[in-house]
Amino acid sequence: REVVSLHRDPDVLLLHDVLTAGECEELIETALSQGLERSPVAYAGWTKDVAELGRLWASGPGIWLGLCAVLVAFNVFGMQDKPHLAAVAAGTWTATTAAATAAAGAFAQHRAQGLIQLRTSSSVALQSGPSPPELKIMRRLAACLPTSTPAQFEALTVIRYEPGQSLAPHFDANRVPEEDLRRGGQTLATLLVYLTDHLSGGGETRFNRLDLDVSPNRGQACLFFPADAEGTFDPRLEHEGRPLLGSDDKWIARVWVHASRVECGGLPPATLAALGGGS
Ligand SMILES: O=C(O)CCC(=O)C(=O)O
Ligand SMILES: [Fe+2]
Repeated sequence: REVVSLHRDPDVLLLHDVLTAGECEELIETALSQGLERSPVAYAGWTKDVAELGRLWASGPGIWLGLCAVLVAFNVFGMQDKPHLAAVAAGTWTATTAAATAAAGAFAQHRAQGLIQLRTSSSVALQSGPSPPELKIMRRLAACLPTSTPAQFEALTVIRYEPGQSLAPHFDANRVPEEDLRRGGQTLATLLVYLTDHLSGGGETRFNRLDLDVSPNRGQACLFFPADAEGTFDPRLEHEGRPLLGSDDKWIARVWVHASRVECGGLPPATLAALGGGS
């Protein structure tokens, strides 16, 4: 069971004979029977962003604008009556805070929409199993990563690209290692198992900054390390799934390995148990 180095420093590895053609088919069938959905793109922060921008406005510019409105009412329009002036201040504060919150919301929506366009594939995280191909992948990955345990693995995600679909250049790791703690924190390793081959054009996994195109055969896998063992983000591992040009679909199965136990979205308990505890 051969491991080939495709790139040194940073390491990008090609693993031979991870799955047989039949096992690749089996995973595709399992994914189809569970049902695939438009692939998500993480942008967890958006509701928080909106609330924060609203609060920021309410405590800073909103108050100043309220005071300005009072000055204008008093000096320009000669308004003397205190309750009226208070109403002008409060009204200005409320209206501009609402407008700022709405603008922030629209911006966040826009940003989320933009992110969704980055990944046009469909996918499913396998929760049934464990099926033999799933266990085979996890065992092979565990053997490659002696310092990690399966509790740090995310569930196997099967991804389908149809003609024209792609994944824009991105990083699997977070710039800030503390992000995404429920998902086990920093992404230390990515395994991509290729379930189809002889693609009729496009569909390579491209590492732009390494000038490396990877397009393995069915049953092979690519392993790389988006952050180092200390969790430091490695910008050299930017990569993308090139647009699929031909008429065949591209199918891959992905496992992300995190710095700590994955609380949310990890391997199903039965899979962990089958792998031997998952401590
Ligand atoms: O489709 C590919 O070749 C790359 C997939 C990938 O980078 C990802 O799912 O994070
Ligand atoms: Fe990726």
